[in-house]
Amino acid sequence: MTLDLYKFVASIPDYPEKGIIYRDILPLMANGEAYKQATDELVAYAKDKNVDMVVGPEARGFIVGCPIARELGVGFAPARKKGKLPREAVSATYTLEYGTATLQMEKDSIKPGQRVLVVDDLLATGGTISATIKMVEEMGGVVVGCAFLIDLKDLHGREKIKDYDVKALMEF
Ligand SMILES: O=P(O)(O)OC[C@H]1O[C@H](OP(=O)(O)OP(=O)(O)O)[C@H](O)[C@@H]1O
Ligand SMILES: Nc1ncnc2[nH]cnc12
Repeated sequence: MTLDLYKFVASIPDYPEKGIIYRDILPLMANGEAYKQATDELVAYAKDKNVDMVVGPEARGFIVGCPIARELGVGFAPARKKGKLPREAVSATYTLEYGTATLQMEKDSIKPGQRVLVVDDLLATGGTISATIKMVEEMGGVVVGCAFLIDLKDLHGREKIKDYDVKALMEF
């Protein structure tokens, strides 16, 4: 039986935080059926893209990206918050709805020419995903798709990644 993921997420309260409408996705991850279905649907999106690597930003991008990489039978390279990586790293700084942040990836975590699927739980302003894409491309990776559970449409993140193939399971 398939779950209505839209209904599931819509039933999670969104609550005002730091002046924004914060959409909490963790209850979906915490529900085995919903988590499996959501990640399976993103695997289906990626299946014919000949993906070599999945990349996801810390922290919720790991939760969504890792099961997808495993199911595709490819590796996962994390984009970590600044200061966590022991080896030489590439960096990208971006603006969030609330403040600025820097992400880093290990310098050789993507090899030139590798086909990369970039994954996150949620697309808001698009800053996080754009920074992630920038690092992948700096290493010579080819971004073949961007996959999200949720696109917060009013924040127009898609405009920042309009040159890429984008899949979001739900829009709010
Ligand atoms: O499109 P944007 O405006 O960049 O926002 C989306 C990002 O914000 C959230 O992560 P957050 O930075 O809150 O970190 P977390 O996953 O560690 O909670 C979310 O998981 C996305 O990565
Ligand atoms: N509005 C929002 N809700 C949940 N996570 C977010 N990350 C960035 N913006 C967010």
